[in-house]
Amino acid sequence: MEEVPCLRVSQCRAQKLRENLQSQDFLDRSLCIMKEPTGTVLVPILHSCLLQNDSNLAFHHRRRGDKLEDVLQELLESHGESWTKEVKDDLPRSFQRHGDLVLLGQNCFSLPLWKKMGNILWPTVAKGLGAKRLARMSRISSDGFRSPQVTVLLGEHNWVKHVDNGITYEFDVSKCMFSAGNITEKLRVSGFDCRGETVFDLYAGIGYFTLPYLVHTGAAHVHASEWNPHAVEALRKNLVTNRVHDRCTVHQGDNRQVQLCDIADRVNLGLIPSSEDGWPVACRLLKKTTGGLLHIHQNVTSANVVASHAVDDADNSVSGKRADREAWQAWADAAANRIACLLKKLTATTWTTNIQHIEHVKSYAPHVHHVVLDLECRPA
Ligand SMILES: C[S@@+](CC[C@H](N)C(=O)[O-])C[C@H]1O[C@@H](n2cnc3c(N)ncnc32)[C@H](O)[C@@H]1O
Repeated sequence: MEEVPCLRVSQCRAQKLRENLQSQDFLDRSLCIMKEPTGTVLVPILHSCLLQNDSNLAFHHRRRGDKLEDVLQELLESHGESWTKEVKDDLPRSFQRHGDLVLLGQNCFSLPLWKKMGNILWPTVAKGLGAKRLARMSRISSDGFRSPQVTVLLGEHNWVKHVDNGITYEFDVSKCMFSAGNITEKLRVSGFDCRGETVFDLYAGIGYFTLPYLVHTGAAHVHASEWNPHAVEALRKNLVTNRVHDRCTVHQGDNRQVQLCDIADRVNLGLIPSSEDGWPVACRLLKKTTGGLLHIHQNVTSANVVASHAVDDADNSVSGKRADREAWQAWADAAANRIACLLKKLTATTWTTNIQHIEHVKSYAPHVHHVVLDLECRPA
């Protein structure tokens, strides 16, 4: 078995490192990130970046060489075409690897000359990428299911498998989204102590958080609501594969129509840009006498705050980070007040809401951050 270089980092730094490696094409996407028993995380990197990153290396299993350019150059030249800078610029700069399926982005293979290669093009690309199946992503649709728009280029089906932190996830990449970027939040959830608790995952998808709650946290029961039938199909399959189906109730449909109330110790609201539509139902689900925890996902933008700080602060980067944190705090304060009001209205009792923690998951753009608010809610 060939060894693979990995960077070993603390769990809280894994997401940032992954983003940096990905932006520089250093991340080995053929392997998943692994959590070690000590709590540190191994991020697999390509051999090509060994010289730049020679500290903190650890090794686990194998990868293939990248020979896309070689095979495509040979193909073009055999068809009388030249290998130019324009052609090289039209190759995929980034792609997602899901086992033997590679999902290309939309900005590649757009030159007319690729069409001249006929049926041999996609098998050649697959060979160059060490894949058996190919698909091309256009964008995540705004249909509420957040389903990706994917065209199959090579292969019979689009079901793929990921194994992360001891959990197997299978899904159809053309019909469901897989939030690989939320890896640190998934690891954080896995570390929660939910022994004996009833958890409600309002936006379950294929089980991205539902499964860690069931497999790692000791939750007694998890309710999972999801309205995309393709995601529900994958979720049910994943519950069985991971042998936790007997502790999960799947509610297929719009979570705002869920009729249950007064049952949950914890509610997960994993929808971005905002899960605000789910706040009333989350409040209804919390146990009335003991309350519980809400994990509220939100994309928070701090552009206005940054502008005002940049004027009086010499170090824009420091003020930018401070402004971001202030924006997260301001949003969390407003959310805590709104939830307290919703709970009071629902139960005719006063509630205290306590901001336990604000977790930064990832950045979408400068000053647009995906954060998670851990909000403790207790009746007075
Ligand atoms: C961003 S995905 C998140 C899935 C999972 N939490 C994750 O991070 O991978 C959001 C999921 O919520 C589902 N969803 C959105 N609004 C919903 C609603 N009102 N009721 C049930 N499911 C909903 C979508 O179909 C999608 O699968």
